[in-house]
Amino acid sequence: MSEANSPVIRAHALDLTFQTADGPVHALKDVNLEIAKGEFVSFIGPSGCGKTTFLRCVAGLEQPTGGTISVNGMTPDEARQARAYGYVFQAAGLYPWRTIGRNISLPLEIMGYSKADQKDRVSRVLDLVELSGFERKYPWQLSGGMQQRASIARALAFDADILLMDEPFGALDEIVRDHLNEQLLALWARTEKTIGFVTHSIPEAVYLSTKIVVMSPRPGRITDVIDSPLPKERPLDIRDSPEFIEIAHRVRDGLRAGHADD
Ligand SMILES: Nc1ncnc2c1ncn2[C@@H]1O[C@H](COP(=O)(O)OP(=O)(O)OP(=O)(O)O)[C@@H](O)[C@H]1O
Repeated sequence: MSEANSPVIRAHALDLTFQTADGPVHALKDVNLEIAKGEFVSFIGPSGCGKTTFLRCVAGLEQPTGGTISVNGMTPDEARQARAYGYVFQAAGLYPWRTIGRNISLPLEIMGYSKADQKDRVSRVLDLVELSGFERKYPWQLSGGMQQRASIARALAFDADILLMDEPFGALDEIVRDHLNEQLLALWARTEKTIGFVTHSIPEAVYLSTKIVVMSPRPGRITDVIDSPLPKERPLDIRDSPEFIEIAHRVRDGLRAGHADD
């Protein structure tokens, strides 16, 4: 396989058991997954099935207890040091006393980027998330959806190839979420990033993804991987198409099958 086609993220027989006061928790069991460059991969499954844990393994924030995982051909730890990814959390997590611009530049300041470089990067990523002109506003002056876009901008500031997003729109109402989903697809098309996206929403997973990973709990494992046949161009009303509904059914079936052996 050529370098260009080799997977950006490769997990093989990945296992993770947390030792807790109540005994071991088998958070991930025999997870095998390959994610190619430029894919948009959603992870869907009930609470506790290991979606966040998997993303944190990719990010080098959790140590697997078995199996292997590589990111850009490196260990997750090396990839983190090489700033291979940006991470977006469920809550925007912006500092209220800093302007939007200075929230986005904070990681760059910490890493010692020059003032000029910080300024360029902040203005480029604000443009990418359609927040140009809001640089000097404070987080509380922005709506919830705009704050979440600002946190995406912050994750993009290092220009990493991989964007890891843990239920970034979970707390937002449906209309705002639809709009952000459209904007995220446009951003993905423009930047050609590889995206790993955790969600509880079947329509969101189907609308956004080129690949949908269905997971189930106790122990956390993959029950289905669906390669989406939907075109890259996706107007919101694609959700009414037979193809879309068929994939949504398959995801739902996968989720049900995962529950059947509870
Ligand atoms: N640091 C930890 N120590 C002990 N147990 C943990 C830790 N992190 C996660 N777990 C457990 O591992 C399992 C998987 O958790 P994880 O957060 O990955 O699930 P999830 O699918 O992301 O859930 P949710 O949708 O609720 O965010 C759960 O049973 C959780 O309680």
